[in-house]
Amino acid sequence: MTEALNVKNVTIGEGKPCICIPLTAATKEALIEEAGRCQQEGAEVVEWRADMFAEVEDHLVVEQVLKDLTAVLKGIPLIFTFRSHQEGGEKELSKADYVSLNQFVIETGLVDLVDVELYQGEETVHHLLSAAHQRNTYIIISNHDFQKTPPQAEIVQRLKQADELGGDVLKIAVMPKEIDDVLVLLSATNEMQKITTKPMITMSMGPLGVITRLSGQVFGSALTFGAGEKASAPGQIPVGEMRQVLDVLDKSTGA
Ligand SMILES: O=C1C[C@@](O)(C(=O)O)C[C@@H](O)[C@@H]1O
Repeated sequence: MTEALNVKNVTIGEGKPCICIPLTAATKEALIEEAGRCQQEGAEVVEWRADMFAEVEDHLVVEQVLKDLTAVLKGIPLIFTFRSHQEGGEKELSKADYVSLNQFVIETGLVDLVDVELYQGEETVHHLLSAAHQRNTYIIISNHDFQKTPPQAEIVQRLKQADELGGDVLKIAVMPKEIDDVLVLLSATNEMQKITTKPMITMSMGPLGVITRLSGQVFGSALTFGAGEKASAPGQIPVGEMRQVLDVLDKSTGA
């Protein structure tokens, strides 16, 4: 049984998966416009993919953007994500800069959840978890494999590790080469949902994996990323289409 997280007026981990739109713009002006459209598109959660932002290394600019975003988002929960190059992101920071950026963002108190990569290492994860929990901010511990789908036991192991480290939300995204890989991801999610009480976010990327972005209510994924302006990963579909399928599944399965 999942213990749902209440973030502002949104519940993550109960019933229908929440729809999250990633903000992918490179400039402040374009980001604010993009965030304004998320309101109209009906995003329940918004993720700022800060590795796609040109001035991400300037903390004061980041703080100003966060202030503007929270004003435009009017209460929609915000996830801050710096996705590093080795996990499919657009930029790379040294470990020290990764920690200092995320810590700075946590300390602004302007974000609701921060994505921390499992493979940044235990010390980094513990450090950011403790900073976040002092400020009522949740941590998503994430892992990405853009090349392949690891075996089911390995996926479960990584999610368990994220759970044991104390993550509030456990996330994994993997790439399928064939349909069997999609089943591996779904099966791992289903196995893990019997073990953990934490909300999970899992997906198989690319066209083959689209089903996993729609079926979270059945297999145990609490949030799904829909394309807003631009997809932030392969396989994301437009939010309007996503919502229709999630509604049908919710009505017919009542899961
Ligand atoms: O980790 C994820 C999941 C994701 O990679 C996806 O496949 O939808 C998209 C990213 O923006 C997000 O940070």
